Amino acid sequence: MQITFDQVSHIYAKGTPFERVALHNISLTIPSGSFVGIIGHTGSGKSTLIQHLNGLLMPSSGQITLGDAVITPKRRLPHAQRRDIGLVFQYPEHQLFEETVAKDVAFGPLNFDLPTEMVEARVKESLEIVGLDYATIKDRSPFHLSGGQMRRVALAGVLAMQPKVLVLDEPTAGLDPAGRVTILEGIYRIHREQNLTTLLVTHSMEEAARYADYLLVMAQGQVAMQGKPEEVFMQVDRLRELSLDVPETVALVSQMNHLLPDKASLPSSLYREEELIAHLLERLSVPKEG
Ligand SMILES: Nc1ncnc2c1ncn2[C@@H]1O[C@H](COP(=O)(O)OP(=O)(O)OP(=O)(O)O)[C@@H](O)[C@H]1O
Repeated sequence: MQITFDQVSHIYAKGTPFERVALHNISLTIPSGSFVGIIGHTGSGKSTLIQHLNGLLMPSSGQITLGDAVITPKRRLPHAQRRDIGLVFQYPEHQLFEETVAKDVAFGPLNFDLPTEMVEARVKESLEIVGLDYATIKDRSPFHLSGGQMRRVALAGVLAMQPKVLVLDEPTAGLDPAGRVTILEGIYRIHREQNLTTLLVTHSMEEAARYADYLLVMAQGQVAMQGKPEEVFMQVDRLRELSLDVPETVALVSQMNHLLPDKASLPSSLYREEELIAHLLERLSVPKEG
């Protein structure tokens, strides 16, 4: 589903002493099927931006187009279309509330009046997508699971709605490295298999480099940079001005290019670890394993 922001601003607590312009005249287009990484310093407006996508926040001015639906300061996203947008909040496990995992995952689809047999099939499928075994976990209390498992149950609850757009606000925050990989690899697989449009807010440049095909860099309520990852990561100085790091691979390529003669320099498109290794092996004429 294509998403367009047209001169969108958002002002919190307008007309009060606490007024705060969190988004300022944002215009952007996210083509259907993209995996967009949204990065930016704390307070730059990332969460505010994505909360406009499922009607949690309304624009103060401008308009947002989600497929055929248009959201304006006066027009909300119609209820029927809200289920197309799956929003996974920061620490989504805080919203688990049912007595069993199966009931929790089923809550959204039941709320949209889907027939019970269909809901059951969706619950099973969604739990399996996030790597949890339906039979062993369905009757357990979500509150007796590990942090990583709770997070996966919460994500399954969103997937059970079969959204067309998946919006994730730091889905791996607070998880250990193995938990991060499980969640993100699962998300990436569903993104490709179901041809979703995915927006991932992350503080991790490594995650952005690994999964996103397009990046939005937010700063002070505006889109400060945007483009393909290699285009954004090439601008190391600009990113540092915005107090953002670059992925380790980009830093390494940049350091090596300072040391290598011009004619041997490495292309800046090598921002993913595997691609850098493959490139170096090829230069060294070492055959790849496997
Ligand atoms: N409910 C609110 N009321 C008033 N101001 C708010 C509210 N929510 C956010 N803000 C302000 O709006 C600005 C943008 O906040 P937002 O949460 O969108 O940033 P963010 O980039 O998502 O930050 P983080 O990375 O810390 O989650 C900040 O200055 C923040 O203080």
